[in-house]
Amino acid sequence: MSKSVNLASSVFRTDIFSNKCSIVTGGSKGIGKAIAIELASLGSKVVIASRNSKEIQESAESIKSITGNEHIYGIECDIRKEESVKNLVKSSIDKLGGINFLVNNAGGQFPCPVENMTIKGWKAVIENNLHGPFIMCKEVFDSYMKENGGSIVNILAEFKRGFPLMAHTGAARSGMDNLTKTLSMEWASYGIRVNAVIPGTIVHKSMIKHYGEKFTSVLDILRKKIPVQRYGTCEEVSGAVCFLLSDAASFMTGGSIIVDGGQTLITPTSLFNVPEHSKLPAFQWLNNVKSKI
Ligand SMILES: CCCCCCC/C=C/C(=O)SCCNC(=O)CCNC(=O)[C@H](O)C(C)(C)COP(=O)(O)OP(=O)(O)OC[C@H]1O[C@@H](n2cnc3c(N)ncnc32)[C@H](O)[C@@H]1OP(=O)(O)O
Ligand SMILES: NC(=O)C1=CN([C@@H]2O[C@H](COP(=O)(O)OP(=O)(O)OC[C@H]3O[C@@H](n4cnc5c(N)ncnc54)[C@H](OP(=O)(O)O)[C@@H]3O)[C@@H](O)[C@H]2O)C=CC1
Repeated sequence: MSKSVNLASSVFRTDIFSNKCSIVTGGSKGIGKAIAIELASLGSKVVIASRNSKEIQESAESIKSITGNEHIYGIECDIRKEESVKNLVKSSIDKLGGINFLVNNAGGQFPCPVENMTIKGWKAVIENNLHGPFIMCKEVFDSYMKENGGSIVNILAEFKRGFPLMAHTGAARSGMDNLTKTLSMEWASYGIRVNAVIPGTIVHKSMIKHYGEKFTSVLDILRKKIPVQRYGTCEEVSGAVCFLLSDAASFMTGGSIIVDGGQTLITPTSLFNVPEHSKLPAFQWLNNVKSKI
């Protein structure tokens, strides 16, 4: 890897993942792309996977050019489909030589109260955020990690107080939290650590496109209550993922890191309002890169 063209200035040492092979699901944009860029910039070979084949190829090319790492591959995959996951895992092992890290990032949902939710809509979101990551874990375990160990990070969303307007995703993420803990115990003796990252509100291009401008304006009301007084960046989630994957987290398994600027501490009954400030700006390590995430 040529260091001179690595435009991603991660806080981690640039060679920490130089002998590692990673899969990042949903690596075509947003948080997943940031994670793939940081892993690649730290030397890992990376497969990114998502449903849109053109987009995933373009993102792999963009990650190569940002990081100077040639070992980046885009593979079309729908994590909801077992055959597609089997193909992803097999192709990844063929291309990378193994799978040391799995980041279950692909996922998402649509806002909808339960009274209007169809069974098909419920199933789509449960499959995207619980069933899909489960089959990813199972397939990677069976095909590689059972023999070789590894590290898995599941990206969740805050779920602990229920999730009005997103019951499907709340239930799925709660299930993933439990699965993370179960797998950390069942798979510890295989040398596998399993942890989770729980992002708060991370506003970026495709997120705004998905929810629409109207929603983004509502978000501004919430922003003022968040202790850091802003939303998070994809890079800020990625840092926590890289930490959990790395040896710095060798004593962490079955755990989770909340990356939310303190958002989940806000309660309706709190009398405290955070004074307006801009003292906790975002850490962004892709400042010099034009079209990034
Ligand atoms: C409002 C507060 C928001 C705060 C945000 C806090 C936390 C979380 C943030 C994020 O996760 S940001 C990332 C957002 N990105 C995504 O969600 C992208 C991925 N999402 C999707 O791909 C979809 O939402 C999906 C439903 C999970 C999958 O979509 P897909 O098009 O593949 O589904 P189908 O299988 O075609 O649809 C099945 C079924 O689902 C229902 N449905 C789908 N979309 C909607 C919708 N927008 N509104 C209502 N219902 C929907 C519908 O019944 C579909 O069946 P058909 O009617 O199409 O037959
Ligand atoms: N942004 C936020 O505020 C928060 C996000 N999260 C979670 O973090 C993760 C990443 O979020 P974010 O980057 O914002 O989301 P984006 O919508 O920007 O990206 C989602 C990625 O997942 C892929 N994807 C979705 N469904 C599937 C599928 N069935 N199979 C394969 N790939 C799929 C998408 O590609 P394609 O559609 O082409 O398949 C895309 O690459 C998600 O799980 C999200 O729910 C959690 C809390 C907050």
